[in-house]
Amino acid sequence: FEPISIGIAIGAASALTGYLSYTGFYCRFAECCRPEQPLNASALKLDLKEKLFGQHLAAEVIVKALTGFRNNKNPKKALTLSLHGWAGTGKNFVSQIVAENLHSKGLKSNFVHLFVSTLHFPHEQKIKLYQDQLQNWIRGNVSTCASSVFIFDEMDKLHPGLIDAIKPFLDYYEQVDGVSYRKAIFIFLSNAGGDLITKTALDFWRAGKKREDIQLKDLEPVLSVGVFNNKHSGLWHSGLIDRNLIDYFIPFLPLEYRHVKMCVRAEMEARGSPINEDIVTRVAEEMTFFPKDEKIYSDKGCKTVQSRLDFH
Ligand SMILES: Nc1ncnc2c1ncn2[C@@H]1O[C@H](COP(=O)(O)OP(=O)(O)OP(=O)(O)O)[C@@H](O)[C@H]1O
Repeated sequence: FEPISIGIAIGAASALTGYLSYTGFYCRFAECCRPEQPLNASALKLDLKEKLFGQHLAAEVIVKALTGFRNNKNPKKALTLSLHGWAGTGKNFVSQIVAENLHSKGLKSNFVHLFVSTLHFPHEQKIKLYQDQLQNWIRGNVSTCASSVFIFDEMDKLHPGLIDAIKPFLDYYEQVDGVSYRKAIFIFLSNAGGDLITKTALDFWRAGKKREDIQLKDLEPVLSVGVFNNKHSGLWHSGLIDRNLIDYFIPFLPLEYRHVKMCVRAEMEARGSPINEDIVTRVAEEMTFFPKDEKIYSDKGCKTVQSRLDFH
């Protein structure tokens, strides 16, 4: 062996070890983007099972979609999920759980971005400007972290056409202007389609069938057509649907009395208070339920549970 080459080899090896341990050390204190890190599917599954009530379809599709996507080293396009359902059924809640499972700081992560239509895009006459800003923001952030997550809340209040600005980023291109968007995740949240979902859930209930028997195929096709034809869905006549760029339409079922009670218990637990069944019942009974005759579904889902609990 030649001493110089051995020296070089040792030098290179220690530089590499140093670099790796430095990155490991660095990432323990500062947030790192790790697009190659596979998703811990069982952790996500457990989180949804323990925390999310009454949404068997959403839980199942989300776990499948995210594990499939994150375990694929070469996805052909960004993952796009469109979450639909009545108010307070858990769409924001699920996005938060998903964000935490992808980037440990969750919604506070530098790699997770939340857009709220009425806050970030309030003026209809400024659509062009918003489209430019949105494209720049997404381009910049995906260049920094390929596995960035973008959540669009209140899609139903988004001006028609605005979202089509991000179409090139969701398409099957390998790169757009030197940036690959294939590892990014886009999540749309919307109340649009809530009426269609409720109708299906009610049909099942009236036919004496179990809620858990509702399958994705009972809802997904109706949902995509309904949303496409709904002028107030944010996806009205959208190229995203037209070009099949939305991977999953995920229905959130309206919540029943028993689910509201589960939310109250979860909130008590989160506050560290002992579970008091009298209070659980009282809070649940204060909520309003529809349809008028049967009174099955909470019209605000679990949304006002936290504030109502303060009164007891
Ligand atoms: N299915 C659920 N399981 C457990 N908790 C829930 C569920 N739905 C709602 N919650 C609770 O209610 C709160 C409000 O729900 P969330 O904000 O997720 O509703 P949303 O569907 O996004 O409503 P909106 O369409 O009005 O934005 C959540 O933070 C969570 O604590």
